[in-house]
Amino acid sequence: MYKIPFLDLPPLRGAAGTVVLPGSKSISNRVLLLAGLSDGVTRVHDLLASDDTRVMLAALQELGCKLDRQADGVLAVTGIGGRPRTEAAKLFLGNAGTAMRPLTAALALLAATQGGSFELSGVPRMHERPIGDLVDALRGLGCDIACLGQEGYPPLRLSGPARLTLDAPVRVRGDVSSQFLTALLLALPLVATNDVVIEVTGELISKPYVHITLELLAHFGVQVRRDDDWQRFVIPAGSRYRSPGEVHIEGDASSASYFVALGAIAAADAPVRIEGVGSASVQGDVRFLEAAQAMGARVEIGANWLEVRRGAWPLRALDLDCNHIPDAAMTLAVMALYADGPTTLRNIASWRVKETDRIAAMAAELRKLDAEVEEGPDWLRVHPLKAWRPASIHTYDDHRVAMCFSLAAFNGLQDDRRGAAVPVRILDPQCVAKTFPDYFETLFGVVRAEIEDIPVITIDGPTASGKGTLTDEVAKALGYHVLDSGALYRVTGLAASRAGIDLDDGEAVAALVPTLELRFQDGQALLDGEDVSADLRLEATGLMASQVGAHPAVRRALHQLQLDFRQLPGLVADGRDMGTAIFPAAPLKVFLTASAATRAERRHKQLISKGLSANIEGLRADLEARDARDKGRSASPLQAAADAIELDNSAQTIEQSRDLVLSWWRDRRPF
Ligand SMILES: Nc1ncnc2c1ncn2[C@@H]1O[C@H](COP(=O)(O)OP(=O)(O)OP(=O)(O)O)[C@@H](O)[C@H]1O
Ligand SMILES: Nc1ccn([C@@H]2O[C@H](COP(=O)(O)O)[C@@H](O)[C@H]2O)c(=O)n1
Repeated sequence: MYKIPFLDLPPLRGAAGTVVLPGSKSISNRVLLLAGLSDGVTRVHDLLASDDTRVMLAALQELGCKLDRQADGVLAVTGIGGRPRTEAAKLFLGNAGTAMRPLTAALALLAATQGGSFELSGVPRMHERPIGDLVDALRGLGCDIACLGQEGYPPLRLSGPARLTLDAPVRVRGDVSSQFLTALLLALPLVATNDVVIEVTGELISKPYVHITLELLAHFGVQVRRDDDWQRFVIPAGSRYRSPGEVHIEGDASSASYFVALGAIAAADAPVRIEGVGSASVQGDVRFLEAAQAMGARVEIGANWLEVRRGAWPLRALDLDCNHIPDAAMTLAVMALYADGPTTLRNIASWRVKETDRIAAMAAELRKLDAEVEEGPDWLRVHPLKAWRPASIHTYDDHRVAMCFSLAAFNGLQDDRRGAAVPVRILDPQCVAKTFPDYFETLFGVVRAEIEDIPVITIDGPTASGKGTLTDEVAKALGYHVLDSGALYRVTGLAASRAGIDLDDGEAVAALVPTLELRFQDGQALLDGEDVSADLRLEATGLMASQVGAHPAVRRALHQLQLDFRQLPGLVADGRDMGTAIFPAAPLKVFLTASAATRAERRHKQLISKGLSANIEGLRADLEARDARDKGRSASPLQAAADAIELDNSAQTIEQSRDLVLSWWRDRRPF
């Protein structure tokens, strides 16, 4: 996950490959609650690991459920059989509507029948999301619920005992959020001593989500009867949750929508394959496929997979009632930018009470790209874009805003009608943790950019000037990859010396390079499977590197290997010739220096801190000798590129140099 303030997406040009979806959020949290309320152990396969499931798991644990992460990755949940092990708990539920609503219903009923006091709270936005209709329905049954802030909103205190009246129908509004009905359906089996009837007032929205609830209840042994127009539901007397033992969570259909869109927009040659949802899926958001197909996507569908490629291009504009796909429909708003006319999304009033006011948020952010957008209380109209502006997209702590705006980076695909390709900046990218923590990594696995669109920052300079340290810091701040080119020369020197090759024989050393079995993994350098990280850092290895690095043949042999590090979303490259020979067109080149005395001192401290003995004068002599050789060689000598910015960090902290480089980078970005 990118835990950084912003992530810049370079212009993207194509997509192909396979994506394995994370588990569905809606199914994961329903299954966890049902498993937690059942007797016995439920083994949950492919559970979504995200913020929303984490808060649900923490709440269940607090109530007495046992959670056991097993070796095969399966989570074994030992339920409480409808009897919380505690009479009082304060549960923090973040911004997870799928935890707040059903736990409110379940704990209100359990407090009423068994006594207790439970407080449920969340992040500030959760306290702005209405829950009054559910509270009213539960109070109508006799539950004791106090709204601790504003009436009708969390935080809530649920207290008991209280006398429940279950013989009259429970009435709940269905036209604001279907989660209120879902909450009652999931909770009322706990107290169904007689048939319990739920009557929905207002037309029920998001029926597919209620369908998921009914399917899962059936899986846990509760057969709810419903009438044909989804207005009346009966929970039979004596209903009891029975753990099915094993439950498999299907992939998240809403998350699939971004990759379906990706296929429709950018898979011009090979398809994007999406594993985890398909024709057997119970989630309503699989119907996003119909909308994508109407816009031009070519889709092949299997029971548990999809393959999507571009059909019509530009996409076809759409006028659609999105009531059945409220979450996935946000993706259509960004696809609309690539369409042949204005796209209108209707019946999306529920967007206003989600993680943020999604109608307002989508309109505001689309306009930043320069799109013409119209909005109403429950609709949004998006006109296609001709010339895109680079934009910094605010994400409102809303995972879906972040994910669907990543699709705006495909502006580079367009034909002549539209302007030049521009990058897109996603602010607070880690908000995707709510449902898809690895979203951007997954995206980068299946998209393609022109190599020159992938940004590179080069940091060259003499030995021990702090290049590696600065490179790591800058890369961490931007979410970029790191190329430690010195490590490649060090490995080459080490391997050659181990193989008994004369380090002055450039051709022989160069011939060794293609045979090297080298991997960089979790901070380790593995040569033929052996961790050689410690050997690489020895000063003696640095000298061998300097010796082999003087041969043009060795430099040529290592050239492509270094270019291959240029991957999405960007690269910071550290070395001697990054800015002069390897990435001569890099938009930011830094030449980092520090006085020889400072560098020797730093290296001395570095070695001592690793428990290695060192002599400061000796170190200084070594590094000056190495610098002299690096500067004096004919092939790619150590020197500042003509357009590099020189930075002497002798008197600077690491943070100061990092911030300076980041400020130079900011000046070069179009946002
Ligand atoms: N202002 C600073 N900037 C960077 N590094 C610093 C700074 N102050 C102290 N250091 C320390 O200097 C030491 C040497 O830094 P580093 O290993 O990054 O240098 P390098 O240029 O990559 O060296 P080499 O050329 O041998 O690979 C590190 O221990 C680092 O923490
Ligand atoms: N781009 C580069 C990087 C390194 N070298 C040579 O390798 C030696 C070790 O580099 P470190 O950065 O790990 O200290 C260095 O002294 C150079 O001789 C190079 O030539 N080009």
